[in-house]
Amino acid sequence: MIEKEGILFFEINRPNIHNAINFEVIEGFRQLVNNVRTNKTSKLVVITGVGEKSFCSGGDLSVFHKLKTAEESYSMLSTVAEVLYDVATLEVPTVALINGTAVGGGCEIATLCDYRLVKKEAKCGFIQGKLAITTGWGGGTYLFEKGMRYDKALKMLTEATPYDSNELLSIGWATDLFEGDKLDALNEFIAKMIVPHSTVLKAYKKQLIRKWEQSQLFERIMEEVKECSILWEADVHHAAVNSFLTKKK
Ligand SMILES: CC[C@H](C(=O)O)C(=O)SCCNC(=O)CCNC(=O)[C@H](O)C(C)(C)COP(=O)(O)OP(=O)(O)OC[C@H]1O[C@@H](n2cnc3c(N)ncnc32)[C@H](O)[C@@H]1OP(=O)(O)O
Repeated sequence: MIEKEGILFFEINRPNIHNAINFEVIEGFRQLVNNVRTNKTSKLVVITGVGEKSFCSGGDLSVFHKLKTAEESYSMLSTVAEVLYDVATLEVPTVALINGTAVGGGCEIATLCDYRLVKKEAKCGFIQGKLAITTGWGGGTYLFEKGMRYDKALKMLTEATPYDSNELLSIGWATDLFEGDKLDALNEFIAKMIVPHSTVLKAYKKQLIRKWEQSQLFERIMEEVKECSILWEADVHHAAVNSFLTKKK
């Protein structure tokens, strides 16, 4: 995590497995939240993936497949969902700088951010359905908060397949698309946004957070987590994960 001129960068750094999320990465998100809350110097938070291939491929199945029961999965899902809620409700705007594939929980993390800058070649989707579960870190609940047409949001969740960048822009999920260097794209995107004082950015973010608090967003996310944990326990989910992990072996 590095901060430069008020912009705090958080990189998901597991490129050999498409930046899949394990508890170490979640601890990194926890540190990000603590950093923003205590240092008060950040104007913007940017989340991106290391490498050219993936932003994030969601939960690390080689770790999380060991969770078998609803109770075991609920413990992980709720822990991650709570940390990610703290990221979503940071007092400054958040940008998902999508450098590549964002699927599963990776698409959930991109969705909870305030902005999504998507690389032309990137594909993003809630592929959890292919594993016979729903989103489990709040991603479905955040999606319905993003002002997309309801039918487009539901279609994205239930098709459970990665969309290309043009489709992501046309349905209103992507804020903007970029080609070439992601940092150039970020600088261009925020050039007009970073006002001299971050007080204005924080005041606008507060309006959004107030709406989420009044509409009990966190409670609704925890309902999503509970329902995902119930589906997690089913044999069909474990079979789908095993077939992914044993493919090509
Ligand atoms: C935990 C719950 C959470 C939630 O929503 O609540 C979730 O995120 S559930 C969804 C979990 N994520 C996935 O199911 C995505 C799995 N990965 C893929 O679909 C593909 O790997 C993809 C599209 C990201 C890239 O495909 P590509 O063909 O380019 O690469 P490979 O599939 O050959 O992957 C290379 C290498 O990485 C391993 N890998 C990739 N993603 C994960 C992952 N999420 N967890 C663990 N390992 C992953 C893959 O197994 C390959 O390993 P290798 O030993 O080289 O065969």
